Amino acid sequence: MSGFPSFDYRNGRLYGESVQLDRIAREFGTPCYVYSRAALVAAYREFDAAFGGRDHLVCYAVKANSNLAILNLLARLGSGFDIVSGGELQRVLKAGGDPQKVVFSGVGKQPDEMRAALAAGIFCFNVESEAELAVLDRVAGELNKIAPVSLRVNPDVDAKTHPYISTGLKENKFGVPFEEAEKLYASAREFANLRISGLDCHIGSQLTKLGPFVEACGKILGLLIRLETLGFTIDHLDLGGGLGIRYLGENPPAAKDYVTALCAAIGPRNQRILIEPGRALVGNAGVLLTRVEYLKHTPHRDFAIVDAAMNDLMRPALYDAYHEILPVIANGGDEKIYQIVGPVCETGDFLGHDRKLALSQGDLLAIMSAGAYGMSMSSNYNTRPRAAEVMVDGDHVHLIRQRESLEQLLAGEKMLP
Ligand SMILES: Cc1ncc(COP(=O)(O)O)c(C=O)c1O
Ligand SMILES: N[C@@H](CCCC[NH3+])C(=O)O
Repeated sequence: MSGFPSFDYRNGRLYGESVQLDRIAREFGTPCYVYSRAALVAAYREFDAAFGGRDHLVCYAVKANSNLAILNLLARLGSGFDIVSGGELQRVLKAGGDPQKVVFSGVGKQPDEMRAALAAGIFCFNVESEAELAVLDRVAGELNKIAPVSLRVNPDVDAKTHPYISTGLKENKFGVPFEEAEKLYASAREFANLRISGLDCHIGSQLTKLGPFVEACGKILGLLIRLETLGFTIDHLDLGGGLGIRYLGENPPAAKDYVTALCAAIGPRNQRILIEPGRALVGNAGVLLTRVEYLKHTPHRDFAIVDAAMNDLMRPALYDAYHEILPVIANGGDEKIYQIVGPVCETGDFLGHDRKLALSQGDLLAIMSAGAYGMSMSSNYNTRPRAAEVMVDGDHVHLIRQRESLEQLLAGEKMLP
């Protein structure tokens, strides 16, 4: 298991921080995302240090949590960034990220997004199809630039994760087919405005075993050797992200063991190694605070209706994902098996099923391991304003995103004249 626990259950505080979550809920209201600076820094350092003297770049996968304060914190630690849109590029630049440490992934990059990335001077485009090579070449030519490219190959490795977040199987939309990689590198070489720079793969998310990573690295290494034999110069290997965290009973490898295993599988090569962790950097650095609005007892079930919902944290509804739910302030209700549900009008709007808790109205709960793919996947469904986000830093609590107002939410919509 990773060396950075998410939460000190006994004291109602976040990892390494001294501010009570109860105080945060009173000051900023609920629902509210709370992150720990200490946990974020510890997680980044664990990945970074694990490389020892080996040339490497940790490119945080922005999609996991794109709050500017988090990006800025990571940029200050020296992190690079894995982006998947022009919007994420803007965020990284605004947060002070170094464009020379940015890789751009994604199957559907648009010409405008390519232009912005070329203008910023990013490190590499992780190209995912032959058609994308042609568009990138054209856009780069128009700007009189040479685009650095890696091909993201799909190694057809079973990541043994939820099917919605497996990306390295041949039936997935991601990457170019492994057996076509050499042919596509040869096509890439023919484009005047592209420069082959690296080789990339990413097999999926929330992987809790090393086996699939090592298998993918073996395939990538074999391909690298064949490409070098064919005369291609590959400066870096991007091995993607995907290291899982503990939500329930999982026992994922520590960042250090994961990095050590990747490096061992690649062996002593000259290429710089890139990784793109998202969840493992921020997942256990954040919780979602929510208050019990109502308890509702029916002959069949006991419901705790809380003020957070699937629009705030959609992982349970989307993947049937488990997040631990712990009382922060409990006022001593009877213990029951509760369905923890939100106010949204969907039966799928649940945050946890069958949780044994002693609850009463007004209790404060923390939904654990919510730092990754929580706020970044939130929506305004049911016209619910997005939650606030705060970062705890020792004795201080910084509001890093205000709770959205209804005015902000409705701005931009227009009625017909
Ligand atoms: C290309 C790419 N890189 C990195 C990541 C980050 O994954 P994770 O948050 O599982 O580390 C993802 C998401 O799966 C991704 O699609
Ligand atoms: N959104 C997913 C992870 C997707 C990874 C992105 N490729 C989750 O919450 O688990």
